[in-house]
Amino acid sequence: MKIALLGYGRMGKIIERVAIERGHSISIKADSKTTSLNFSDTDVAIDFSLPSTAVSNIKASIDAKVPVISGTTGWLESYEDIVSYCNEKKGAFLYASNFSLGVNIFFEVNRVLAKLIGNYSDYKLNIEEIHHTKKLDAPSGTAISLAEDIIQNSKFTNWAMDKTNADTVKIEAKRIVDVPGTHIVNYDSEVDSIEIKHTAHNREGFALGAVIAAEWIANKKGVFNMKDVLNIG
Ligand SMILES: NC(=O)c1ccc[n+]([C@@H]2O[C@H](COP(=O)([O-])OP(=O)(O)OC[C@H]3O[C@@H](n4cnc5c(N)ncnc54)[C@H](O)[C@@H]3O)[C@@H](O)[C@H]2O)c1
Ligand SMILES: O=C(O)C1=N[C@H](C(=O)O)CCC1
Repeated sequence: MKIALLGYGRMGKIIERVAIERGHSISIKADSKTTSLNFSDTDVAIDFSLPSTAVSNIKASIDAKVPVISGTTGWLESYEDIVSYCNEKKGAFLYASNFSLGVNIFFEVNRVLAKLIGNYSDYKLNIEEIHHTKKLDAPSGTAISLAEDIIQNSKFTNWAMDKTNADTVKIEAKRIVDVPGTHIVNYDSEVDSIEIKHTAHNREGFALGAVIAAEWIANKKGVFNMKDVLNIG
């Protein structure tokens, strides 16, 4: 497959290596200096850019009839707009806040735990995410996915970075040099605590998941997520 890398930073460079190892080639390496995108020799696009550039990259790919996956976080206020755009244009689009297999299994465990404990008022709930200091958005996209899954499976009705009431999932974001990504979901009561934690040791898992998702979407039409790709849950 010929892959357009829309974003050639920390993630784009690792995705390039993983994609080549899996027999693909790179048709575009777009970064902040890129002024236009020519998709004529591209089978699939992978967007890992900036919160401010993801929407235009995704729309440009859909306009060019190139299936596109995006791992960029921090642009989700436009997600429904992109879903409509993709459906209207009969394109193919997949967003994942986290492409790693481990985190997608962690999402499943989080949903089960929310169903089991999320309606007991004895337990206070806290999500903590830790990332490197260069990260532009907070909270992380993964923490938002965890919170939204808890909201769908428990008494919690919303999430916020400052806890406002008992129905709010509180998310704490910490920034520490070089941390690739750690997420902790903690339920705490007077008598005990239950905690689940995912720690990324490096960015390889995100990159491999993104390339697998790009291979999967290449000949499809529609709007998808990682549950479709991994067939879990
Ligand atoms: N979903 C996941 O699994 C996952 C994993 C890691 C990172 N991320 C997210 O991916 C994004 C990128 O992360 P990163 O660590 O590679 O960041 P980075 O800052 O290292 O890279 C971003 C790149 O985008 C480029 N860019 C700027 N304007 C652009 C444009 N108009 N078109 C294309 N590229 C442009 C920049 O030049 C830079 O090279 C972030 O939003 C991050 O949160 C997601
Ligand atoms: O390095 C980042 O930035 C990461 N972003 C994603 C998020 O916001 O959840 C995934 C983990 C790494």
